[in-house]
Amino acid sequence: MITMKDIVREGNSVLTQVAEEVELPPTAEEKETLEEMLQFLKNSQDEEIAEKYELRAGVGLAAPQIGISKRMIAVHFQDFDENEYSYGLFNPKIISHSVAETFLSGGEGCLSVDREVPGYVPRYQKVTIKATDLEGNEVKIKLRGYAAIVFQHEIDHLNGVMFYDRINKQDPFAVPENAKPCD
Ligand SMILES: O=CN(O)C[C@@H](CC1CCCC1)C(=O)N1NCCC[C@H]1C(=O)Nc1ccccn1
Ligand code: NI
Repeated sequence: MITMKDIVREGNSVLTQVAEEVELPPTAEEKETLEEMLQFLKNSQDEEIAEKYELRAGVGLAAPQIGISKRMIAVHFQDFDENEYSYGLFNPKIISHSVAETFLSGGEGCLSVDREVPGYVPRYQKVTIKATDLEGNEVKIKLRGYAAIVFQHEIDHLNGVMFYDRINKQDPFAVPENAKPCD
């Protein structure tokens, strides 16, 4: 079972490397790891389990965050319109995106970053993702708003990009001209 001690913290170079594509079909071990990542998110959002194992609630997790430099992500959350997203994905790729940007008005955090980093994190408002899911199916997922933000945060981890890399250095709360908050 994945717990917080398995989560790699900033300063570890695995978080700034570009992760390797997973050769398909995935090995049993890769499938097992991705299932464990998804289970961690579910556990972290279960009050009793989270308290018992001192888990920080998370809505997404990328394999580099558990020290595995492979292109695997898991997401488990409901967006503001109560759409549910629960995926384990291999080799996720943004195949198209809006010009318009969005951001979370409260900024972002990261389970691998044990500090607050204030500022808006501009991201595409809409993205279409192509990936292979845990059952081995190729999926194409259209996302907007909060869901788009979560998936982009995770895919950034696969490219060694941390959320604070995207915060405007001169003015962390500058709003890009074609951006509006998603919440
Ligand atoms: O790469 C993946 N990560 O670093 C885990 C992050 C991913 C999200 C950050 C912004 C978009 C995706 C994460 O989930 N968090 N960031 C730090 C602490 C809070 C936590 C969070 O937002 N929790 C949450 C939110 C709503 C409902 C339940 N829990
Ligand atoms: Ni993160």
